[in-house]
Amino acid sequence: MARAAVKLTELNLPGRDPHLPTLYKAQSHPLHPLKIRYGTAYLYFIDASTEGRRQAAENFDKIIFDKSGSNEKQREASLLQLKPGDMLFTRRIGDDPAGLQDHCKYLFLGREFYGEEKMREMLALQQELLGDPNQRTQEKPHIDPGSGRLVGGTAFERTGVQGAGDGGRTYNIGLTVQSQKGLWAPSKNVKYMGGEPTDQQIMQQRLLNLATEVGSRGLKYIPRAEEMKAYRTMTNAPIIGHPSNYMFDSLQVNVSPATSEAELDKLGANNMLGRSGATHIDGHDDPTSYSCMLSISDVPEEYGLGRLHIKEAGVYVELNSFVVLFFSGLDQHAGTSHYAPHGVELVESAYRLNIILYPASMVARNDGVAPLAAFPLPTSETSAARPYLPLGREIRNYPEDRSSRSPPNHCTQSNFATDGHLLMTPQSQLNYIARSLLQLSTLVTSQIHPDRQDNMLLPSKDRSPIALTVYHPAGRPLDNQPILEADPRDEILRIHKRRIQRCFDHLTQLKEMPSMIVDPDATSPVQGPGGRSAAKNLNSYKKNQLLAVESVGSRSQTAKAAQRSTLQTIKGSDRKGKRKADAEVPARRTRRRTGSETDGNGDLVEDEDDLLDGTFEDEDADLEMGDEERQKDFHGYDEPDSEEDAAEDEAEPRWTRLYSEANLVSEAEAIVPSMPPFQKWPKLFRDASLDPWLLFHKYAFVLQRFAG
Ligand SMILES: O=C(O)CCC(=O)C(=O)O
Ligand SMILES: [Fe+2]
Repeated sequence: MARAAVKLTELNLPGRDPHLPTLYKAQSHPLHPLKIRYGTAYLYFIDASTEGRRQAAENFDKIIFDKSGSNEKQREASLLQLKPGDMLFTRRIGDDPAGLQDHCKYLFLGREFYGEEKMREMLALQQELLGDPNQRTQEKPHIDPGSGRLVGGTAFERTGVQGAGDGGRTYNIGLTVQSQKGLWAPSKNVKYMGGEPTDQQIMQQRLLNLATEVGSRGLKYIPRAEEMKAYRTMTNAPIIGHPSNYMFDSLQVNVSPATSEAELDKLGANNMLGRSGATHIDGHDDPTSYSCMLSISDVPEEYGLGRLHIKEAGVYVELNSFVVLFFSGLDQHAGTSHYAPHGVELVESAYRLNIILYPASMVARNDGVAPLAAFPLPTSETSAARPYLPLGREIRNYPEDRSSRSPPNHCTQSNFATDGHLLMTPQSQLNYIARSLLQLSTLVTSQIHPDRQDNMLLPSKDRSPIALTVYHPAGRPLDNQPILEADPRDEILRIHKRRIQRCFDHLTQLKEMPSMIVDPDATSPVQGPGGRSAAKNLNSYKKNQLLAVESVGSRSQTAKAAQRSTLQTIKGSDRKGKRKADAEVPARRTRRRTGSETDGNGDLVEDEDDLLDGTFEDEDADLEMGDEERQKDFHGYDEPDSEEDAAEDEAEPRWTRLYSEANLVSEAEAIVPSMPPFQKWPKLFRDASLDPWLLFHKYAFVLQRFAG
C-alpha cells in the first residue's frame, strides 16, 4: 500500500520577505525521527529544473538579508526560528508527497539529545577553552611586559594557538586546505615538536575527540548520511578525531566576546571572527556532506543570544548552550554576537564559543595532494622540478645516517606521519598510512612494462588497491579471500553519483554540478594509478599538468628557467615558438583571486564562484620565510606576458595532443591495459612470501590486516 502523503500546513508569517520560500509545517514526517518528534518538521519546495534554478538564483539576490538587531526584530521580520528537535526539509516539485525523497537541509539538536554525561563533558570543555572568568578579557591575549607571558583573551588562545590569516579569532585544529598548492594537510596548529604534549595539544585533542563524537552521533538522525561512510572508506579519506567520525575533516574554534546592544554587531570585524563572522559560504565544503556547529557559549542569562542565520530559507537559530546544528556551509550564512541588552552591564568574561566541524570536499574525495610524510629534499636547485619519486640515502635508513639528514628534521609542513597522532586515533592513522602506501606501491609498480607485470602478477595491473581495504574482511586469512567478480567500488560510486545529483538539486545556489572522482558509468573506464584518468584524456594534457610540480622548491627561478627552456627546446627557441607551443596546449590559467565583494547589506563576503578559495583557513599566507617570494615566482610563471597572451587565456581550454610523447612521461605508459581485476589477488598474496618483488605488497597488506 502506498504511503500517505505528508500533511503540509502553510506557516502564517506576515511581513516575511516575499523572495523567501513559502514554509510549511509537515505533520509526522517519516524522515523526522521518532526520538525528536517533539521538534517540528518544516518543509519548502524547490524547482530543480534548469529554469527553476535560474529563477531561484534571481530570487536569492533579491532577498534582503538583514541579520542586524535584536532577536525580537528577527521575529518581526517573520524569519523562522528553529528550535531543538526541528528539522527543515526541501522537496523537489514532483517528488513523492509521502516525503521519503525529501532532503534534510537543517537539523537542530539541543542538549536533550546528548544526555547528562555528554553535556557535562561539553561544559567542562567550554570552561577549559575559555578558562577562569577572572582572567578573560574582551581583547585577544597580549604579552605582559612584566612576566613576558600571554595574558587576557581566553585560555585556549593563551596556549599560543595560531589564528587564521585574516587576524580574526578563528582557530583551525583539524585538516586545512591550502588552495594555491592544491594541498590539504593537518593544520599548522597540528605540529609535533617532540617532547611531551603541550597544553595546546592536550586541549586540542580533547576538543577534537569530543566535538567529532558529538557531531557524528547527531548524524544518525540525518537520512542517508551514512552513505558517506562507504564512500569515504573507498576514497581512503582520513578520519580525524573520534573513531565514529565519517564526515568532518576540519575543526574551527570561533571565539568572540559579547557586545552591547548599543553597538552594531561586530562579528565580521578583524578582531572578532573576520571572514567567518561576515555573510559567507564555506567554499571548500563537500556538497554531499553536512557541517556541524556546536555552540557552547558562556554569557550571563539576561544577555541577548547571538544567532546563526541562513539566508536562503529565511531561518535562524539562537545560540544558547548547547546547540548542535547541521547545515551545508554552501548555503550562505552569517552569525551574530551575544549582546548585553540596554541597561545590562557588559562583562569581560562573556564569551561566544562556536565550534564548527567542516566536511572538506578535497578530503572526502581524496583529491588534490596530501603530505603523507616528510621526504628527502632535492639536492640541487635544478632537481627542484623532479617528476619522479626521489629515493635518496635518507630513506635507506643506514645505521650511521640517522642524523640531521633525516627528512622529518627539515619538513615544516604538518603531515600525516609526523603529526597525525595529534589528530587521529592509532587505528585511523594506520589505516590512512597503510592504504596510502599501498596506493603508492601501485603507482610505482604500474609503471613497470606491462608484459613484465604479467610475469609478476602485480596487483598494480588493476586500479587502486583501495577495493581491498573496502572488501577485505578483517581477521580473515589472506589465502581465503573471496574471488571478486566485479570491482566493489563501482557500486559505491554509483550510489555517490545519485547522491551528488540529489544534493546539487537541493543546493539551489551552487553554480555547477559537482564532479565525480571517477564516473562509474563512463564508457571504457581505463584508469591509471589512483583511478583518475578517463580513457578520453589519454595523451592529452592540460597545460598546467606540464608546469612545475607544486612543491616549494619547484617555484624557484631556476625551475622556472629550466621549464621555459624545455618548452623552447621542444617548440623552437624564439618567442613565437613559445607562443605557438602555448597555443597548442589548453591555455587556461589560474584565475586571480578577486577578493571580497560587498553587497547592499554591507558585509557580504562571497566566494561562491571560486570554490577552491573558500573559508577554510588558507595557510599559504603564513608559511615559513621566503615562501612569499617563491609564491610570487610561481604565479609569475603562470601569468600572461602580454595582452595578446592574456587574450588567449580567455579562450576555452582546448584538449590536444602535446608535442611528442617522447618528450613527456606519457600518461598512457602509466596506464596498464585493463584485465579481469581481482581474480589473481588472493594467489598473489599467498605467493608474496616467495618472491622478494612482492615483499612490499605483502608487508603493506599485513599492515592492512591491522587496519580496519
Ligand atoms: O560562529 C559563527 O557564527 C558561524 C561561523 C561560520 O559559519 C564559520 O566559521 O564558517
Ligand atoms: Fe561558515
